[in-house]
Amino acid sequence: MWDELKRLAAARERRRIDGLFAEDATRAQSFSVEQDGMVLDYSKTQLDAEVVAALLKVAEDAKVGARAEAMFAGDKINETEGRAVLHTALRNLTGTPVLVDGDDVMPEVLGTLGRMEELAREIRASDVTDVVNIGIGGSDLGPKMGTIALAPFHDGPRCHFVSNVDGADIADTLKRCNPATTIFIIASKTFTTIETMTNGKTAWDWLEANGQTTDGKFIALSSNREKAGEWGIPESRVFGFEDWVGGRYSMWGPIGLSMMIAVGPEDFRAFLKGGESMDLHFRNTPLADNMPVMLALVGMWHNQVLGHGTRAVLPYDNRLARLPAYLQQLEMESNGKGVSMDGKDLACNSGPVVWGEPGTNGQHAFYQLIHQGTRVVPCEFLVAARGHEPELRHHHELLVANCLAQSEALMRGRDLEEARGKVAGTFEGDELERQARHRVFPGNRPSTTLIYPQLTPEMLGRIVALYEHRVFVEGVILDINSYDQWGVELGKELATALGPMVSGQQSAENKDGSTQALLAFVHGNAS
Ligand SMILES: O=P(O)(O)OC[C@H]1O[C@](O)(CO)[C@@H](O)[C@@H]1O
Repeated sequence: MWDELKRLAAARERRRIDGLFAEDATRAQSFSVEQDGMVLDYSKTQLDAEVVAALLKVAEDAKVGARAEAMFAGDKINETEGRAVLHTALRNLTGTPVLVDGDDVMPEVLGTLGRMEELAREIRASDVTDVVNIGIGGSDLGPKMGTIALAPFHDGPRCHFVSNVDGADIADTLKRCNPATTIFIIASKTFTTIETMTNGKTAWDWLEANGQTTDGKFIALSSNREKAGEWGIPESRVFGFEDWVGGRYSMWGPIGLSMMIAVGPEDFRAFLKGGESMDLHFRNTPLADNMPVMLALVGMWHNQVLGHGTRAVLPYDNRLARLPAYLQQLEMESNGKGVSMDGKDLACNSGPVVWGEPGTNGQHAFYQLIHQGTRVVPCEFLVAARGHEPELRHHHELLVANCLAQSEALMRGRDLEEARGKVAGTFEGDELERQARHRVFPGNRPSTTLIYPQLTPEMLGRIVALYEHRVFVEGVILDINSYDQWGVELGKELATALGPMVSGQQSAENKDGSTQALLAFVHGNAS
């Protein structure tokens, strides 16, 4: 299926994207999709009608629509783990029945949401000053990213997020908390993750060491109610979810509790509503006008067809600072797979390396490479039409100007003639030529821009769900399982085995020479 697309790509190799605008000034209208006031503009890419048609055919042949319906219907599309994939049920606010093995899961989902809201209200009305969410991966990145994103709506207690097993993380956090007015949320789907269990125990010991009771100070968010109970958290403080919610898709349910406590149940519901509206768009919109589908197809054109192996996510929205990190797990843990559903080697690239930083900070760090480096990095800009600080409107105008300038600069570049003009008064002869060469920008570098009115809870829900469905579409086309993560297991197993060798209780004689040398260094410098 990629052959035809590669043929189309080869035929366009020398074509300039800015030339496409010269041919058709209304290109931005034809090569963009809208969802309820949010627009994805993909006109600053090499896509044209023929390429779009070929990409849509790939999506049709992969039966993206039917596969999406299978997901929403609770089919066990996570085949390697025999599980349904139903994070969408967590934001199904209408309560339309969703069946798993013949049982409607919605009463339980909405019941848990109601319990979370009750507890969040209670905590927000209490003297609790600090809430510490202890979790890692999907049990950290989502609520942390969302809480930062919704800072203008944050009117509850302070929220902290501890994830790393490095003692520095919890030590630095606890220094900022008052033991008498701090509560802890232990967020772990499995309730076995070593980092989270270790940090949880340290928090427990910290309360005791500071003369506090641990009663009522811990809340568990987990699929493993039994383990949470064994750990010492009473049932009334455990918020469960089922195995059909993947860790990296879980911020919509109990794992989002810290964010709900921060912004309040009403704004959390608005976030869910935003996700639900993107679900409806995804299910009911033809492929060509479907935002997650087009976002996925543009990405696949750049990665699987053109071979650009990375993608920069560049939010010109400082409160989305953690979005790239969140997307790294969502996209790379989901679609970083080497075999297809039937266990055969993938015949093309898996999902790309996703990275990024908020603009304008990134401009003063790595944009040099994006503009003049030898690798093409497709860029994904995000920007809001307005900020939350009307009195600082001039800041926002500068922010928007920078965002638009970057995508324009990437597209047009600067040719040698123009570069010569820049240095003409300062240099001459060979030196002028040499200096000018350094100021040439190849341009013709693709980018997309997601533009929306303002970053509200509802908008955040739409953006997160957009990316989730994009991952789904890409996974379907690649025919991989986007919902397992076997690739994280080997390292965990080896770390467990290495533990006693690091502490010196076990010999490392069976380890490779490098590992032995590194262990010897640790032993020689441990105290
Ligand atoms: O929520 P848990 O079970 O502690 O897992 C944390 C994270 O660990 C992973 O399993 C990867 O190791 C992620 O998929 C998950 O989000």
